[in-house]
Amino acid sequence: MVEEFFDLENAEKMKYDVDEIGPWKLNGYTPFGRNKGLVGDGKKHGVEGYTVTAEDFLALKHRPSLASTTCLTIQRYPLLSEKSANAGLASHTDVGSLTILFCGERGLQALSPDTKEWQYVEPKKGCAVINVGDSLRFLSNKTFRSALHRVVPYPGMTIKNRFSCAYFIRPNLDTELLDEDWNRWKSIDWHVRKYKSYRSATTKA
Ligand SMILES: O=C(O)CCC(=O)C(=O)O
Ligand SMILES: [Fe+2]
Repeated sequence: MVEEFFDLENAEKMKYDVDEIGPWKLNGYTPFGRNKGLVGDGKKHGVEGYTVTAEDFLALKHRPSLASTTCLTIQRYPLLSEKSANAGLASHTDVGSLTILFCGERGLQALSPDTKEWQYVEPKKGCAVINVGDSLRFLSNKTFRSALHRVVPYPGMTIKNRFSCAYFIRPNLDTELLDEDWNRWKSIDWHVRKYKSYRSATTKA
């Protein structure tokens, strides 16, 4: 979709001119050379862009001033080893919209949508893993998919005290979500239902 837009004729793109359609230059198309002042030597910028405001569809469902289940969690895996039973975290998709996941140790795997095989996501120094969750899958009508992921031992390695830190960005509580079977959910009800199923093995109904 992005390439299709930028491949359009100039005249077509200029219908969305950022200086014409939105206030404060926060909405629309910025053509090559529009911000000449930044270069200063008469050269044109070799870049064009399209901007959407923080008031767009998704932002309106994630207002920091409204209640949500957005939270930060730190988790400890005392021992990840091929020899230990129950090590790690079972496969799941995250409930919310985006998860920003920090972890310096190995063990995270994602199911590849292409090969349908589990692949290790190697940690990179100074980098976070960004996971798409169910809510963004629903809100984007599956343009974004939520990856199945899990934590398992790494072959030939014993990892003691694997810490991870996850910031779960989730929609406001009353955001309406439409699942793939066309059921309507309030975001909070989807959250409660999912956690009930996570906990069902350990809690009384
Ligand atoms: O510990 C990790 O690397 C993953 C944690 C996770 O997927 C989760 O808490 O939802
Ligand atoms: Fe997760």
